Amino acid sequence: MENENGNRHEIGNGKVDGRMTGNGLMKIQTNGKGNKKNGNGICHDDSSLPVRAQTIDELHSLQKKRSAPTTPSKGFQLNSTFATMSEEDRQRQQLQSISVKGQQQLNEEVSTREIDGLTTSSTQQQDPLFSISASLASSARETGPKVVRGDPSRAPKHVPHHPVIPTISVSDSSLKFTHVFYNLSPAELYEQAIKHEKGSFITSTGALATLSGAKTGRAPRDKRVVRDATTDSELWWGKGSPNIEMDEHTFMVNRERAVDYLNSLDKVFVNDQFLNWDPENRIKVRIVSARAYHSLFMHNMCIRPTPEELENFGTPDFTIYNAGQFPCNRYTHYMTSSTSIDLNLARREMVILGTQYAGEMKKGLFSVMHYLMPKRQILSLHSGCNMGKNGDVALFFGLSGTGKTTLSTDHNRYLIGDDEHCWSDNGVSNIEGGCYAKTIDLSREKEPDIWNAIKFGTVLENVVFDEHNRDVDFTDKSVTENTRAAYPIEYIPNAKIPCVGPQPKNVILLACDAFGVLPPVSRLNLAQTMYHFISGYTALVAGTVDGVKEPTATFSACFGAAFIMMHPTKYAAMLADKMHKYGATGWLVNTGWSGGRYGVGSRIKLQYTRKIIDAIHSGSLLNANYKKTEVFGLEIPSEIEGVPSDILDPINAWPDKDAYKETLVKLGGLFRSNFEVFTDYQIGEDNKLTEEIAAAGPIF
Ligand SMILES: Nc1ncnc2c1ncn2[C@@H]1O[C@H](COP(=O)(O)OP(=O)(O)OP(=O)(O)O)[C@@H](O)[C@H]1O
Ligand SMILES: O=C([O-])CC(=O)C(=O)O
Ligand SMILES: [Ca+2]
Ligand SMILES: [Mn+2]
Repeated sequence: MENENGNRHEIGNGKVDGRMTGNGLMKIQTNGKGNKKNGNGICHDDSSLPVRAQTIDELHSLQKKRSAPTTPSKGFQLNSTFATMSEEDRQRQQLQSISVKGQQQLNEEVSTREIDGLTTSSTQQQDPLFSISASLASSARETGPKVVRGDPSRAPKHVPHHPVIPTISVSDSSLKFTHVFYNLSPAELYEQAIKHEKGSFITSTGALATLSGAKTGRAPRDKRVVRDATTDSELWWGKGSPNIEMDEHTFMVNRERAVDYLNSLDKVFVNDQFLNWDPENRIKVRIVSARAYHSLFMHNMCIRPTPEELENFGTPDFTIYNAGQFPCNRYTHYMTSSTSIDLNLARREMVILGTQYAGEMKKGLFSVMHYLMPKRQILSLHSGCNMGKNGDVALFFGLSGTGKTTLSTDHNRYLIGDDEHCWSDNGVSNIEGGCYAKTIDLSREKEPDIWNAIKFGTVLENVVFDEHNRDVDFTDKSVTENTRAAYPIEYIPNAKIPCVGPQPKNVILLACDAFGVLPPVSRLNLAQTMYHFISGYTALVAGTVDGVKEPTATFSACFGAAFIMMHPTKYAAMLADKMHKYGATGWLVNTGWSGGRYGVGSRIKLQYTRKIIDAIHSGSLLNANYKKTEVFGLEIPSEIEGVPSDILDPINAWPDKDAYKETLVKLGGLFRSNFEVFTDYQIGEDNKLTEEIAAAGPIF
């Protein structure tokens, strides 16, 4: 049965169904039941959407749509259609169509770098395999499995360099070899994915299309953080916090489960990479995973080491064990579904069980940065960032789908990064080495740079393509609405590499307001900027089926409550301090509705939002004529070049003025009740700023 989170709970011989099951087990409750909304109409950030299929075969059949009837059907003429044929049958037939000789050649060509003479040339410390073996060690055994580099389909020619010393106390599993694919190239990862991972295909522009399985978004309710003596006092716990606690022992139980699963495989993928382009604050990460899809995703999203950097990589600062195909054991303490994403800051490790959505790795590491960086007086931010020709830097904050990637990718400016940044006294630095763009309804005309980045090397998640010519249909939501492209940042022509920049001049807060009452742009004073930063508002439309749905307000502190580790006011105080120190201007930009709420009005044209952003960058908007709006007290300009003036004040765009006022007050109420929990906290050195921030909210 699906619970409200869309998670499936499977146990032993049956499925958990209703209150009691055949074998007398209680239905598992996920924490925060009735997740979507709580009575006050506020829902909390959760990008996880239910997958639109009942079975794995159905999911796979969604991915490909049949060619137009005119397309000649090449290959096998079958009574069953391509889409309804099981993937296994299809592959069997494909294999039969390749001659035996051709198949042998294919096997020969698979490029794996088998290690020759590694034992003689490296000391154990420098040998990444030695270090990987230690990483994969069970908590009960001193050493890990016997790891060998290379493809298990090719038998090792040499005696393994870690000689097997048989003892009767070891189990079979520790006598087994695990082959390690260490920092493979995209081409090698393509081959692995296509050969071994169902649902992997090359699209007509050369991207690798993959399926992330049952989960097509993050599962924030399944995230756990180890609460020990240190984290107990350092982190934010309790109501509203994304840190749901677990104890050290339970973490080790899950770690063992993940490590045993990975060791049971013939091969694992290991990526050694970096986070943060600021050389003084670079973090070394290792990702151990079971899928080429995951390895290529992280290859694109993290910073790629040079061969020299890899040679001297040493011990990672943080390790992820991604055993996402394997569920957690729901009899384990703290588990509320078959998915668990577990963070242990003391051990510097993360374990993933029961979800293959690759964004968990990206955002899991982001959480780690939200812990490590503030300790160094560096502010970590869920924001995009770009820089003009004159060196003016802008940050773009916003929740998922509000436009960080779309608006920071600007043909006239240098892209520093699209999603995760650090702000220090040296300026800004991107945490990542790639971008993760939403691709639903992507168009070449509106977003040419993202469109062109979808080429060889790019991972395309959960998109639907033509079964024959492999053209992607970006409008197709059959698998999910959260279709994504992950590509290295250098695929954007004007990426700024290294991805660092000077102190920001503009701080742009993005909200996709499906209520349609926030102005397309307003200039904020520092207190208002802090108020909206702490509120972290957006309103998306839940569900796309069955006609018009109510917009749902989402408040996510710091525009990323799912990733922060300490209390939001810590980050807010740092932001206020930095904006004040470097004289940055705050702006609120509504990338959502105008002229009425969702269903009545329409989404503000991207073309207009771009003009608004241009006017912010150029400085011209700073000198416009402003007036103050009712309720939110926002300063709005009377005109902007290239934007129809009648949309700038939202009341003018609404035909029904009473409906506008009613909706405005309703939204104001939602802001007010959300902010209540923050009014008791002091932000900054004295109470002055705290009072100003509290007063910067809606008044009605
Ligand atoms: N006026 C507009 N401004 C910005 N984006 C718009 C606008 N109208 C439509 N869009 C669409 O909204 C989406 C914005 O998504 P985007 O990928 O930029 O989100 P994001 O903020 O980067 O989220 P995430 O953190 O999940 O990556 C894009 O698909 C874009 O085409
Ligand atoms: O993390 C993800 O899955 C996508 C993303 O960028 C976000 O939700 O902010
Ligand atoms: Ca993005
Ligand atoms: Mn994001």
